[in-house]
Amino acid sequence: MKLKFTKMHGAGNDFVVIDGINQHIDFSPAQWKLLGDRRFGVGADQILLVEKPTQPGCDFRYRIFNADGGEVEQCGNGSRAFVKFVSEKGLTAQRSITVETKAGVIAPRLELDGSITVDMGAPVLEPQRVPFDADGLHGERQADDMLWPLVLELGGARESVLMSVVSMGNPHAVQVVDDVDTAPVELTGPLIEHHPRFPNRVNAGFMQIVDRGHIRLRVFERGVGETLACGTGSCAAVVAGIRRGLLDSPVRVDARGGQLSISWAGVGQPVLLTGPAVTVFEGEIEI
Ligand SMILES: N[C@H](CCC[C@H](N)C(=O)O)C(=O)O
Repeated sequence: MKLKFTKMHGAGNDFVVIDGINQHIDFSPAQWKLLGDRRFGVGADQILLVEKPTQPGCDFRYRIFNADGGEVEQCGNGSRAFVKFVSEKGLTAQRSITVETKAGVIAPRLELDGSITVDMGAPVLEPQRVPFDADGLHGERQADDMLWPLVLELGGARESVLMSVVSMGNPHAVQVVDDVDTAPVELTGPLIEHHPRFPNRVNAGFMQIVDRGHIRLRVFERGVGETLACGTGSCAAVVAGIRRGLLDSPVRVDARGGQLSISWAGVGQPVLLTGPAVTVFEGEIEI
């Protein structure tokens, strides 16, 4: 089929966005992976599919596929591209919409200054629901009620790294580092992503605390590798920092591809993600 798509990004986290309302889309994981391939396809971190809702009270359904072709629960930067896309394509006249995802309902809003704020829902903090094997495979016991030692096998040596585990609908493991620029993201990111204590794999966040209202963050994303920004990863990092008494809401998040802002009023409250969304080009691909 000849597929129409729009290429977009949110702080450098890039997407292929597809109207699945006016086009019939029923792709295999291999086809989703081809769309995300930067040489054989269009190329993107994630592919975002716009569909009619199945839940009453929602305006749209939002499906997300990582570059490896796997469908996932949530994508924060993608939710900003989503609301910009449906507005620009005339699929809605509303500036604030409710969107059904695998992880629940989120509410992106187009602000008058062009920025976009998304109610991402409340974080999930119980380790078993992240999901994370809190009992550990090597008998590790938790360091305190918010930090978990994760044993990484590095070239025959074993290194224990203290992690916060948080779900924003998708799983995140966040560690504090002194300097994100020198953090071993490429070396330990894959080891964390595929660690056996995360049965669904995990997104690995590396957070440098600049001050109580400002962090720098790099994320090695599940199913993709390091991205220039990660919306849910930014939410998870700020939630972890606030819970540990290291940060105060709102928090500025400097990602490699741009700046996001995260607000969170505490346990049981939604996380608000604010940032940009950019339309880069329109295209068609035979797939
Ligand atoms: N790689 C993530 C999905 C995309 C998350 C990220 N791009 C965001 O902006 O939240 C996962 O497998 O859970």
